[in-house]
Amino acid sequence: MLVLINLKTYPCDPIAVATAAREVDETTTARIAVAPQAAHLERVAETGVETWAQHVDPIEHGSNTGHALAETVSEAGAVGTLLNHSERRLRLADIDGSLEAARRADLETIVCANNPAQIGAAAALGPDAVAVEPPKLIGTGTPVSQADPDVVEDAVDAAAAAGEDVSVLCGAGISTGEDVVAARELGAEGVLLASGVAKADDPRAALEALVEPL
Ligand SMILES: O=C[C@H](O)COP(=O)(O)O
Repeated sequence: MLVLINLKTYPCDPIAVATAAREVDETTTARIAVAPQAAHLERVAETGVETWAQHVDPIEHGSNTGHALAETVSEAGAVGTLLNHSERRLRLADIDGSLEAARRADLETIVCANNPAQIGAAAALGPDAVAVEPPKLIGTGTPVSQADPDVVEDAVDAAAAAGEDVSVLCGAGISTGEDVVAARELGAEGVLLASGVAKADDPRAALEALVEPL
C-alpha cells in the first residue's frame, strides 16, 4: 500500500514529518511518501523520504511567472506529483498538459478526483494512479472507506473500465490503520491523507499506527 502524506500548507515541521516517515517506512511493507509545499521539496527529499510535489503546471521552461515547472520539481528531489487535488483544481486540458509535463520530467503521477465518474475521466488520461476524494469528507476525520465505501469500489471499477493500467488510491478522513486496511479491502492500492499526520501532536506515532496493521 502506498501511504502518501500531503502536508498541504499545514503549519507542521516538514523535515520532522519527513524524517519520521522515512524511519517508519523502513519498518513496514507499506510505501510511505510525503508531499510538502514546493519550497520545502529539496529539504524534505534530503531526508531520504520518497518525496512528491503537490502540483506541477502544464508548462515548459520559459515565461511562466509563478508556475511550478516539472523539471525543477524533479531536480529538487521529487519523484512524483499530485495533480488536480480538490484544493488545486485544474481544467481537463490542464490536467492533460500537466501529465505531459510530469512524464517529460519522469515524475510519477496521481490525478485526484471527487467521484467515480471523474475517476473514469482522469484514468482515461493515463496517469500512474488516480485518487478518489469526496471533498465533503476531507479534513473531517471521518474516513471515506467507512462513510462512503461505494465511492471507493465504484472508483476502482471506473478506473478499470477506462482500460488503462491505473492504480486507485482513496483519501479523505483517513487517520487510522483500520481506515487503511478498510481502503485496501475495498480495492484501493494506497491512501492519500493529510490532517491525520500533519496535524497530529505526534506525527511519528500517527504514522506508526497507520501502517501497523499492514
Ligand atoms: O490530500 C489529502 C486529502 O485531501 C485528505 O485530507 P485529510 O486526510 O485531511 O482528510
